[in-house]
Amino acid sequence: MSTVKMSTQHEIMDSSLALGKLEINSPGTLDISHSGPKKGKTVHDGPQTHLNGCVPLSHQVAGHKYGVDKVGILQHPDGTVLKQLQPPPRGPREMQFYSQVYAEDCSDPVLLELQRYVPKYFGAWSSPDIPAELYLKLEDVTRMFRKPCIMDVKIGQRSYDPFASQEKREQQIKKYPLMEEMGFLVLGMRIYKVNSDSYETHDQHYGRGLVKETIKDGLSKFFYNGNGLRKDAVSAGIQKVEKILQWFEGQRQLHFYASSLLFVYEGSPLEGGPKMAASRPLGETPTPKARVAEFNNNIHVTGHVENGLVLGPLGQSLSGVYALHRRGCGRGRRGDAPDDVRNAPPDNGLWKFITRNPLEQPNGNAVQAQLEEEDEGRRGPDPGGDVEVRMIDFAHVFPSQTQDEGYIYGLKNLLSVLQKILSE
Ligand SMILES: O=P(O)(O)O[C@@H]1[C@@H](OP(=O)(O)O)[C@H](OP(=O)(O)O)[C@H](O)[C@H](OP(=O)(O)O)[C@H]1OP(=O)(O)O
Ligand SMILES: Nc1ncnc2c1ncn2[C@@H]1O[C@H](COP(=O)(O)OP(=O)(O)O)[C@@H](O)[C@H]1O
Ligand SMILES: [Mg+2]
Repeated sequence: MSTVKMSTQHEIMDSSLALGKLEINSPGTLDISHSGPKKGKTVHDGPQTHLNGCVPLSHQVAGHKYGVDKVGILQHPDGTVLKQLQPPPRGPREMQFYSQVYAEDCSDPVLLELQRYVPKYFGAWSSPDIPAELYLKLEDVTRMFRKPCIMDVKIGQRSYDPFASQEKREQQIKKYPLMEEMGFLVLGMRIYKVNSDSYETHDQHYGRGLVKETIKDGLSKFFYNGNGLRKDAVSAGIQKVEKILQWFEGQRQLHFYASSLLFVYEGSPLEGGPKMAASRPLGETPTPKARVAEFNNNIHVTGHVENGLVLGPLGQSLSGVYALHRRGCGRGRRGDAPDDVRNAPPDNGLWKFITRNPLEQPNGNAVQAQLEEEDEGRRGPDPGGDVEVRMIDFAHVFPSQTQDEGYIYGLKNLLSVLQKILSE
């Protein structure tokens, strides 16, 4: 466990952005030294020189980290999250997932409902300095919270997909042999402690140490704020997970592997007023120069629908997406053709590529309007209003014709543990 006195870090970073202190292309304005390179990892070369005002996501609790791994997550000055595309086939597959779920002409009720449970997607993004390095531009699920308490929980009985190599399967099973029995794994969390005005954090090793006998107490740590157990947050979280479970029980077209639920609840004891803190960066308009520069570098890819399928512009197949992506992934981990590329399923036409027209989101301004509109809509009475539970991480999502039993099993077990916490 690590306890970091960082109650103001979020605000400092946010207000720096809000005040425009982080100059575009200005070296030395970003300090990512807190991340520190992990053994065997490579520090990203000079993010401060080409991030176009973006910074490593300060409140990331799991996954690949910018400046530590070769891919990672950034925050855009407009408050959105930028997830760097992983090497093929994972990154392109995740992009296709979002593109399909948010296709403008999507009329599939299953996908339309799914939009409620995943972050909003604003298309592909790249910095003017490295146009071939692609990012997914996503809603920051934590943006409405003053002191966001965040937990990433991987769901499913298997964290490798059906096309994974034997080596990958073994690697995954070794990481958490209990995955099959538990159906979920805590990847990371951070909790705001009201008594000490600090965040407590736990990384992936904490979750891997949890067994059947300790999982209830291990999970309940997320809901202890230093003064007591936040049963209101547990209860609201249960309601949200139940909705996601209902969606899974009603759909037979997608299977999710190594995908997570991101839990967020409000850690701040303050009550009243809009939840959106003034210090959050959303709402800031970048300089006109930045706007033009970035506008020109949003990846504008259009598509059309034929026989109910969204058809893509890049050679109409995954290979086109991979080709585009490879140009930006020369530094991809473990080379450009990992085992799961060789074992990848054929491009059966179900996964095609489209992103939104960037004209709708020049430099995030329309993004901001859209998010604010949605926030207005959410301010009505909502019993789970101070809690978000969203599905994230879609690098291993595949078409299917059956229920996703492994994910459903994980959700049910997670719900039963949450219920036990509630009845403590
Ligand atoms: O590259 P790494 O070392 O971050 O490994 C990732 C793992 O992170 P970890 O070793 O736990 O820090 C990561 O493990 P966790 O989910 O964090 O337990 C995944 O196994 C990831 O594979 P994929 O992207 O889901 O196919 C792994 O990605 P690949 O290495 O397989 O690309
Ligand atoms: N839309 C989002 N809003 C807020 N935080 C996010 C969002 N997407 C990812 N994160 C943060 O980044 C972490 C890793 O994201 P994920 O998509 O799982 O990346 P990876 O593929 O590297 O595992 C999450 O645990 C969470 O802390
Ligand atoms: Mg993840």
